[in-house]
Amino acid sequence: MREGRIVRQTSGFYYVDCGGEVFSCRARGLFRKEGVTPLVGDLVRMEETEPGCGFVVEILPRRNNLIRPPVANVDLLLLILSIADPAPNLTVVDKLLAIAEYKGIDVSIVVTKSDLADPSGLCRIYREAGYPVAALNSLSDSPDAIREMIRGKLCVLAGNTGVGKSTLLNAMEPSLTLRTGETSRKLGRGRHTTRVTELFELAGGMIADTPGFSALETAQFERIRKEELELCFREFEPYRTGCRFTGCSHTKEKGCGVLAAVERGEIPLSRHKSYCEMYEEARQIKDWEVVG
Ligand SMILES: Nc1nc2c(ncn2[C@@H]2O[C@H](COP(=O)(O)OP(=O)(O)OP(=O)(O)O)[C@@H](O)[C@H]2O)c(=O)[nH]1
Ligand SMILES: [Zn+2]
Repeated sequence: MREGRIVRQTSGFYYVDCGGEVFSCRARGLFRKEGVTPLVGDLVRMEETEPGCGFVVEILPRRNNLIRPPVANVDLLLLILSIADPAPNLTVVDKLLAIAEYKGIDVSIVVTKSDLADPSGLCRIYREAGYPVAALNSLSDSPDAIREMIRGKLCVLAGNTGVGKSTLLNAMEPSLTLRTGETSRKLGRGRHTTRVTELFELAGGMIADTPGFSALETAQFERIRKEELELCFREFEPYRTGCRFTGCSHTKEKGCGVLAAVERGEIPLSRHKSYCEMYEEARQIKDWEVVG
């Protein structure tokens, strides 16, 4: 029996890295019966049945997992958005941030295309909320600040098409884009083909490359109960205990501490708007739809 991490998953096969030696494995039927699927990022026990091949027999406890992209034990969600071309969709950004809070995953934000428009207003919103933010022109600036964000962590990259993910990866490690490009071409990016999820080593950390997942899709597939939503907006913390009514939803109540902070400009309007939108969506959710 050996322990390792699943670094790649493709149609029924799991590639388990045990200290640099990679085994191609199938999963024990047991998992199917229990309704669990091994995920890329999982730490597992495996049994070698013939040289280089075997079975995943046990999934070690997960710290967290995302549904789309399907990755477990995520240390960092690296959220990439561009200040222009395409313009950032703050509702999607705030949804992803809330989901990450809910699951206990750290987030760092990278704002690309800083040569096309001034990113300082956008950066301020998220820095003041408590997130690390880096802005750059990926075509000419050094990506060292991004390397620092990734170091030692298992990262999932989230960002919509055209924000400059490949450009950024290419700036950090040219050979990586080459490989991801090959994967995407083979599978037909964006089409409904079987998706390969794979971990790549980068900057002393690991990046999950998940072609075809948009930030919006990631946001849509996760659910948060409305009672827990206020905990997922970091900057509400000092205000949400100052509400007149217990069980205040912070959307329209009189004497709401959060609303008062929004009025005073201490909580950005865009963040509160995203909160209200998510709260309204959460009111429609049935308990059985909430996962994890
Ligand atoms: N001006 C400017 N252009 C950039 C920057 N970063 C990327 N681009 C350009 O934006 C376009 C899209 O970049 P990509 O790296 O392909 O974007 P992507 O996020 O990988 O897009 P998908 O592959 O569709 O997911 C390309 O034409 C890049 O040259 C930047 O910082 N400044
Ligand atoms: Zn309130």
